[in-house]
Amino acid sequence: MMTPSLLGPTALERLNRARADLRIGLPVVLSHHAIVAAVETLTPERLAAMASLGPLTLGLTSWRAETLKARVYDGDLARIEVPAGADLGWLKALADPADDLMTPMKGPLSSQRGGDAAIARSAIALTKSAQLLPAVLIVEAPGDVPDSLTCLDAAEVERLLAMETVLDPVSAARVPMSLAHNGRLHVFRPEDGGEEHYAVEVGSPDRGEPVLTRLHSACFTGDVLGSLKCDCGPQLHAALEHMNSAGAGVLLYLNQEGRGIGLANKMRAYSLQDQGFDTVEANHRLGFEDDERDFRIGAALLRRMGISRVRLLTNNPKKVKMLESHGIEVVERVPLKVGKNPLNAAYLATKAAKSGHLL
Ligand SMILES: Nc1nc2c(ncn2[C@@H]2O[C@H](COP(=O)(O)OP(=O)(O)OP(=O)(O)O)[C@@H](O)[C@H]2O)c(=O)[nH]1
Ligand SMILES: [Zn+2]
Repeated sequence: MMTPSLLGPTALERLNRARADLRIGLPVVLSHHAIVAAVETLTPERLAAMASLGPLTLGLTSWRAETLKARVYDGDLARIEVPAGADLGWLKALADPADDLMTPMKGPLSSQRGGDAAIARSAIALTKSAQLLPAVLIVEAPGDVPDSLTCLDAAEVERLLAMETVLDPVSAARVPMSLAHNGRLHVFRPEDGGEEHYAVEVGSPDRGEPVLTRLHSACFTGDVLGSLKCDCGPQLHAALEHMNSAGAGVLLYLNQEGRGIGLANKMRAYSLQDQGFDTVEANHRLGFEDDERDFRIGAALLRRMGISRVRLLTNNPKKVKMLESHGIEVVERVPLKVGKNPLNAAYLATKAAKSGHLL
């Protein structure tokens, strides 16, 4: 008979459960003693249940805390004391900047100093990896924690999230495209239960020569809807055209929507951009870094496809550096300047000024 422990979830599988739990509004237990929930999906009932256990702490990233004028004592994050009786509206207003301009005064906020920020740090990392707003509610569990909740060790969460994703090929088939008839789409599935990523192979690239390559991050608005706010759609099409006329190439379609924050958060960022903030400021006001993508995935996929030398279609020097530091030689950077229009000129200028893109 198989022992029950072999049937039970590994740490990585529990991490995946934790992501799903937080997304549906369930709290999870960290390091046996802290119950944490994502503010974005919290309900009044769960807030009341957590408040009945003891004093509550709100964990926010330093970006969000700075916007709220809360003191940051923990480097990359702040732990805010939640006043007794604070309601869900109060918490959500601190987590979500949508109404910041209408209701600028949310304080005074009191930040905890000293003590251990590890729980808050790994809880915030978990909400980010679940593509939720990086804001968490924390309470110390007074005694035994409910055994129906997913339990994880805080240090283990950070270790697992920092690990390089292992991607396995799942399936592949021929896809003739209008821009490149000789196409083949490969689907890759990460072993950590994260997003699947795709590789579009045009022709049969010679692995002995540098392969014309594009690392394209998913952009539903640009790629599918033809949004004029960015240059993604034209870049996607130009890359395929380029590969078609060169006879071969590989386009990695990485499901890192919104530079890794997910479509829901990207639309939150767009709505802040409508209030006058630029693309970088909008991410920061939401509590995110300006770029949350894990660029190692691109290198891992190329290695998996037997490609070690590339001519990279990009204007982003960070992509070049990242590939080089993960075992892929970039013999040439091929600029990809298409799709500029009056509605995305400011966006492109901000990327050049603040994110190091080459114009
Ligand atoms: N958060 C956020 N993401 C955005 C915004 N505009 C576009 N994106 C995302 O940015 C990513 C586009 O980046 P890429 O074109 O792959 O790469 P890049 O860093 O611009 O570099 P290139 O290779 O030169 O194109 C996609 O994931 C888009 O969804 C925005 O205003 N906010
Ligand atoms: Zn785009």
